[in-house]
Amino acid sequence: MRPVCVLVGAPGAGKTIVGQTLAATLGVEFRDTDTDIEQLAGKPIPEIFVDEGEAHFRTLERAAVAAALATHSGVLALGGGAVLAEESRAALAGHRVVHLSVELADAVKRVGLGAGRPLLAINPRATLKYLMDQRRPLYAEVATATVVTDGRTPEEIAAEIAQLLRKEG
Ligand SMILES: Nc1ncnc2c1ncn2[C@@H]1O[C@H](COP(=O)(O)OP(=O)(O)O)[C@@H](O)[C@H]1O
Ligand SMILES: O=C(O)C1=C[C@@H](OP(=O)(O)O)[C@@H](O)[C@H](O)C1
Ligand SMILES: [Mg+2]
Repeated sequence: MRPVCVLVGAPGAGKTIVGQTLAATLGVEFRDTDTDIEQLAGKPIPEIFVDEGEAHFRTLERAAVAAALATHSGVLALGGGAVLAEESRAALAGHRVVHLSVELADAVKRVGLGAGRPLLAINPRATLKYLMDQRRPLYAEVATATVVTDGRTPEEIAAEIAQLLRKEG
């Protein structure tokens, strides 16, 4: 069993909302590793960061990515930092991975003051720029396709991915 499509990209790229729209279009289940982590931990992500720290969150995330890749057959969205783990990048090999690309201006508008995203709680614009510069090569490394999201609606983006999946068969 493997996901029909895995979405990666920066916070604010739209992985969660586009993933939900795409899954509805395709008539398949949607899964988000951030939700899996919250269910397992029994608390929201910001609380995991406060109580146990980012390193613990990343440990839960590596396990969540491995489990979802092995058991989910629908659309799968990862958290923006999942690709930081070499182990998770290796696990993505052989999967259909779509990088939702976003430039800083749109990403900043979409995440606002970073509510629910502990890494962006302070100085979201500068932090996002840093994260995006650091991660761009990692998204490119794991992606089998890139879809631009700037200035486009989630419906338009999901439709492009659906078309891509149909073409690839
Ligand atoms: N293409 C888009 N156009 C307008 N708003 C968007 C778009 N993609 C995402 N958003 C909004 O931006 C916020 C972050 O989107 P989300 O799907 O949570 O991103 P990610 O999971 O990649 O961090 C949400 O409020 C979402 O509705
Ligand atoms: O970029 C990151 O390191 C993170 C992104 C978040 O997911 P989204 O990319 O869906 O916002 C979430 O996993 C956590 O707050 C850490
Ligand atoms: Mg998300």
